[in-house]
Amino acid sequence: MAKTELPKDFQKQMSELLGAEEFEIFSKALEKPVKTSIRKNPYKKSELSSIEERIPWSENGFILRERPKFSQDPLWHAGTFYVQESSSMFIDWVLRSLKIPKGIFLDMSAAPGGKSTLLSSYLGDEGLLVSNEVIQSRAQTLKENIIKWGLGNTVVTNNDPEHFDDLEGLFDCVLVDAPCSGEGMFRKDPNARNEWSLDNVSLCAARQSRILDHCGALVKGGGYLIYSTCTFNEKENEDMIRFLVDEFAFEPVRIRFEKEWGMKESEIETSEGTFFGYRFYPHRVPGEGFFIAILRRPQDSFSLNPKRSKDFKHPFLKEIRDTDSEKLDLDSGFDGNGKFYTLNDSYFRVLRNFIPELEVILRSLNVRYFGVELGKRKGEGWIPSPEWALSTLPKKNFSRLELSRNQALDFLGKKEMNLPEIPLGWHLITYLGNSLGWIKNLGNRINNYYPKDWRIRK
Ligand SMILES: C[S@@+](CC[C@H](N)C(=O)[O-])C[C@H]1O[C@@H](n2cnc3c(N)ncnc32)[C@H](O)[C@@H]1O
Repeated sequence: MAKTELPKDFQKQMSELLGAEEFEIFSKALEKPVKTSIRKNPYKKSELSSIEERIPWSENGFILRERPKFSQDPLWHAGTFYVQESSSMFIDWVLRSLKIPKGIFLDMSAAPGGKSTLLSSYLGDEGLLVSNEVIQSRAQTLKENIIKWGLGNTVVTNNDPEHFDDLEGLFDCVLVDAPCSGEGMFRKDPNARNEWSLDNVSLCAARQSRILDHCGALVKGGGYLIYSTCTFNEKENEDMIRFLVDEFAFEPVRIRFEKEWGMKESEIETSEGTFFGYRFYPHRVPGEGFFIAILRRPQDSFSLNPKRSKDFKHPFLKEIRDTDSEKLDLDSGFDGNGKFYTLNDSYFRVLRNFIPELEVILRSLNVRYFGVELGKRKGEGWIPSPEWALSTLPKKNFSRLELSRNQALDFLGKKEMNLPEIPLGWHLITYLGNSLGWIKNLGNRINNYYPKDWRIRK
């Protein structure tokens, strides 16, 4: 799509913010091509060619020389990397440089899942992430991306921020990557320019303050709130930090970073002193526009420490008793740290580190997915689910079938596959060592269990 001119009011706003001279450099940068960047899944095996440079603030982020056709790359479908704009990966640096304790995290506005997959990688086996999206169709995409990322430490929910009010004080870290006017996307998405207006900026700011109003108290004593947008105006950025500081007790957090990385620190004067934000401009960083600020809840703020109730009661989910869970876990080749629940006879496994918190979440929110769905039981064995294939959990007792790239694409497209003679039964399909899904040889035919909704279409 041809780019339209920058809206006049936007030009005025930006030249006031940057000064006339820097505004010229900024607007020239908006005409340059967008760089494609990806972030690797540290728990899977990705093989990347065409890397131009490492993104200095991200452990697993890389800028590519060109934009490949990701939909034709089985490694993308296997969740070995996520295509993510490089400025947003600064969250990786924030988490690591502040050493934010790995506990219970919330990503309030999570779809399609870029930042949730980053948080999930950071937490690994040591934390639990609630990844929430209010819009139902977007929550579905989020669920798919979380399943493909495959770490089993995430609960996907579909709730309005106000539904979280019973969970005040539960979270060690809350990320609000707010819906915004998208000024930072003017280069990447030509449509964003047409949709922009000063009225829309005000609407977005009103929506952001409503979201934040439900988020401030969700952070436990000593925990962190991370606020981010992909827009430049102060109404949706610095003013939202002032709003938070007026409404809730927070302390400022300053991030150290290398000067040559290019982001600009913004000092935010509030009723409680100076807070800090970080601004990313496309003429200063190898990425798109972004704003981020970090605040800390005072140590003595309320913290919710749920206790385990004797019986877990839920309208749809059933708990598998601890002793049975442990046996099932070890028999299936896992590490014995799993706890199981069933939904419509399908088994879900979660790590047992945060069971009381998880059960409060399962009871309070509209949960769309959690842990890893393993499938149904058949005698002592499994009818395995596609979710298990894509997870990083072991798949003991299943034969593996490594495919070539073209065969893997046929599998992902649910096409007729040309396969060697294979024994009867289930086979795990892999590509470059990464699991993609299941096939079953019935003797007279081979069934492909890759989900219909996910299949590659030409
Ligand atoms: C900037 S996007 C999130 C991008 C995502 N964090 C990522 O990195 O992939 C903002 C999200 O907020 C959601 N949203 C819209 N209205 C909302 C509301 N009232 N409360 C919470 N989230 C909302 C949008 O549907 C959208 O998915």
